[in-house]
Amino acid sequence: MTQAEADTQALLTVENVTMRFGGLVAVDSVNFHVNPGEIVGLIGPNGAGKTTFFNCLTGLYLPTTGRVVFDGAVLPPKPRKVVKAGMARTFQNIRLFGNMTALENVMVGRYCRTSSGAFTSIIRGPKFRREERETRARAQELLDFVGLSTVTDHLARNLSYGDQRRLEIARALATEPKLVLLDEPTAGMNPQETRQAEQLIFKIRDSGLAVVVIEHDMRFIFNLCDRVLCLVQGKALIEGTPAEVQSDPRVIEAYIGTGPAEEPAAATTGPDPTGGRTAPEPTGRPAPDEGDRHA
Ligand SMILES: Nc1ncnc2c1ncn2[C@@H]1O[C@H](COP(=O)(O)OP(=O)(O)OP(=O)(O)O)[C@@H](O)[C@H]1O
Repeated sequence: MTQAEADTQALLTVENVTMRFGGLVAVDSVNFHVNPGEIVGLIGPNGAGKTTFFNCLTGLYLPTTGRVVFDGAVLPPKPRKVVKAGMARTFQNIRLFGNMTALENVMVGRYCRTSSGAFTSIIRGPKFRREERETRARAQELLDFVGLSTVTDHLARNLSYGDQRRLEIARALATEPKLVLLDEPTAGMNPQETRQAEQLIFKIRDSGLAVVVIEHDMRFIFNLCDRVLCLVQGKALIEGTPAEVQSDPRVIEAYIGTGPAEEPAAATTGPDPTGGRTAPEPTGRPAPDEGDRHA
């Protein structure tokens, strides 16, 4: 497929997006697109600009230059409008309402699609009650979909880490998105939870949605994605199929910091350019929620 063909059918098109923080260029002239029904991975070493890029897509940041076109319209830099347009996301740091049940957390996600205003809600009229019933039923369906049907009434804060991540995904799905952006969905998960997360993402794609995933776990990304974009110091280093990206010496160098001449054989033939390990923990990494701190 040519780039022009890809662009015409794209659900999301990012044109030349740059995000500066003072003198720091966190995202540097990035072009990117996502087609309907695709799973696209976004990788890069710590501090590469991945979360900042997500924040530019989802209206948390207004890019310094460039534009984001979603479903044929330029997106306004307002998270609520972006959600309404059909793009939902999860965050690197879990952001659930801990003292609400799993079901209530998902219902919250659904309210952007209901139309009862403050007055109808206070008097709890028939329209409000009908919408509330539908919201509850849909939230229950989504909990079943992500595999959380047995913890519907549990407080979010009492769920296991893996379940909290799945609950976040269910809440994102409750907004009825066409595209879901997942920021490190397997961070802190054990191998079994990671496999379940992979199956869930395939299931989301099979339900007709497009998915963009930031991850440091290279095996996970290369198994999962149709296409992968690697950012390094804010710039798009390479975009291609998992096979193309994982065998590119520049990707290996960006992660491991060794020249291709010293390191290529084992790394390029295996499934993982990091030789089986996830990206090294950063030095000078921002505080855990720093990437999202304007959220
Ligand atoms: N609000 C902000 N103000 C100033 N600098 C920021 C801000 N957000 C991010 N940065 C900087 O922008 C750069 C990119 O950060 P970002 O969090 O997007 O990288 P990342 O690829 O998501 O990293 P990680 O994999 O560690 O989450 C970093 O140098 C970071 O310190």
